[in-house]
Amino acid sequence: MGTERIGNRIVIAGLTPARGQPAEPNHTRASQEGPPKPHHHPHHHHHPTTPLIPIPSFRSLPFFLPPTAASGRGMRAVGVLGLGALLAWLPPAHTDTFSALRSVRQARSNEGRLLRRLRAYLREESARLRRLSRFYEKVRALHQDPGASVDNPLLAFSLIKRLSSDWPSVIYSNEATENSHALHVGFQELQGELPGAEDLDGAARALMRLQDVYALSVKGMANGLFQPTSTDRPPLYSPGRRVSLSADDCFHVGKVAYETGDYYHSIAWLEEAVSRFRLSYGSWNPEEERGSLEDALDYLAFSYFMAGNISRALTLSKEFLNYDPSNQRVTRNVAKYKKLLATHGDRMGTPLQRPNATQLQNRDAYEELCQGLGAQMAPEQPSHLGCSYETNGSPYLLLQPAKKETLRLQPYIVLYHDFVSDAEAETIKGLAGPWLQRSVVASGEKQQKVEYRISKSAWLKDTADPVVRALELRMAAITGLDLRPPYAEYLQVVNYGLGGHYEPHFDHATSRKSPLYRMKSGNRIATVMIYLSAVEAGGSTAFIYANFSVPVVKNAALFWWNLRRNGDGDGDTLHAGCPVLAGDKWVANKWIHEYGQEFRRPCSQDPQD
Ligand SMILES: O=C(O)CCC(=O)C(=O)O
Ligand SMILES: [Fe+2]
Repeated sequence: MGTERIGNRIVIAGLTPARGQPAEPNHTRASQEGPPKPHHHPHHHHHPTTPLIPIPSFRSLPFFLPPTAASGRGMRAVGVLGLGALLAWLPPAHTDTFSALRSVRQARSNEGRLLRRLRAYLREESARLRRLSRFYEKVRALHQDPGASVDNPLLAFSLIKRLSSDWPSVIYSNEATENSHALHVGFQELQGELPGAEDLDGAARALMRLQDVYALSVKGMANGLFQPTSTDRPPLYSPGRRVSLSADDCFHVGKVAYETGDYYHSIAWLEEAVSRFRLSYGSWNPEEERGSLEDALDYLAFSYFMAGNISRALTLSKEFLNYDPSNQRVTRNVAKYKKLLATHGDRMGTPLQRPNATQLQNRDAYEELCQGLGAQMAPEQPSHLGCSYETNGSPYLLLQPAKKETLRLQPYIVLYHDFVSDAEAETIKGLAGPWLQRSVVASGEKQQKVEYRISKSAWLKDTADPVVRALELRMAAITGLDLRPPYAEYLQVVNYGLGGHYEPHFDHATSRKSPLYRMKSGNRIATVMIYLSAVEAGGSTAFIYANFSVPVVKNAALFWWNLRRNGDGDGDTLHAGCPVLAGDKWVANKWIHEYGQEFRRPCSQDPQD
């Protein structure tokens, strides 16, 4: 997708701005008129819910052991491996801002730098204007003073000097250009690190994801509230300071949906944009200027047309014409809509279905678990579940036994409270921070970015820092398993982004072809996942088939077996990281492999085990 900046307006190549040369509403090439056409996925015009690419019924497992696994020793390899390796070892550039809150924080501090540059510019420009004003006042005073006659040779001299020398230097001063040049240069220095168009799209999709998974009302969100649509439920999150979205913010979210043919979301957000633009119409507001009421009406009318609601498309197009009566295209659309209504009537009978962009199965169950509607950690606690202190026969745990809470027996899932200290969690986050890169998943032989996993991650070797080593020993002690390479993967540290999530997936490979087997130590027998942070709302770990969710418990470690004793994958472990509604969620994953555990977790032929 090519993008181009024209003035301060971003133009996306291929998308015709609403009042440019739009597409026609009846899918025929007969006319040049019609509202703007989504430039991607032309299939959506006909089959908005038909997937373009077949997606497996479960999510791929997180990919492991990338060539750039971060380690304190990493830099040493540079001399041997050359420039390619040097580049590979450099911390990644700041792309995919929306996919990790750490990057969002960096974006905020970059905006702080921009603010300081703008302040310097304003200071210089104000000083320049003050000097100009002084010159103006001085000359004006001379012109208004009846006593200041050019009969006086001194005044005559200064007049001649002013006109031949002072005025030209005032008029031809480069100062303004220099000041704005400095501002441009300051911006360009930062530009590589600033979020781009993909980030804006990712951020818009994040808001729609939160809207969907937490069943939030769009009007509420635009008003700064996180209110479920069923108003009998309390808000899921109450921010310390309530900020609302502008009409243009809502317009942008709506346009992102519109461009992918997602009229379910475009209608909700453009409706909000239109009602906000209507309120502010006429009152001058530089920010609202960019997406005008007309633009929003245009997009909204066409979204309704695409959704089969012709009468609403007609009403909105007529409203558009109140503001821009000479618009030929919309005039023709109105005629077409009238004709369609007269011949076919309105198709609005079928309510618009929410699209399932990632082809997520069990979506309702998943979303209910994320909303905390399902069971949260063992509801009617059976007596065999509960809390205990564990030493596991390990000298490591004798002095400080693990605080184990058994959450489920089948599948076996336990939570170790206070598994790490605050200081250890900070160290791990600090070590991984500079190495974070957009998380990928294994897809056949390749690894790829996917919409169903939004986070950044980095891999830490135990040699990176004594704290990593200490955690590995502690994990080995509580699990009783062998974590020495290659029996376990490096520690994967994950930071979720705006609406960051990981939709239901298995950690173990479900195909023998999985790249996971490249380690030659079998499948992932177990997972230890440490919560390195708290969150303000959302972000629970949901076990879909086991029908319960674990809220983020800072410093706790969650353990479960992915494989049955006979080596088969345990289908009941299907799990997900729910979208983070508010906060900065960090986890660390340790994936333990089958080999090396033969005597620690004996296998079994019994299919029931
Ligand atoms: O973040 C979570 O709660 C789950 C993460 C997860 O399942 C994974 O990274 O494999
Ligand atoms: Fe997982």
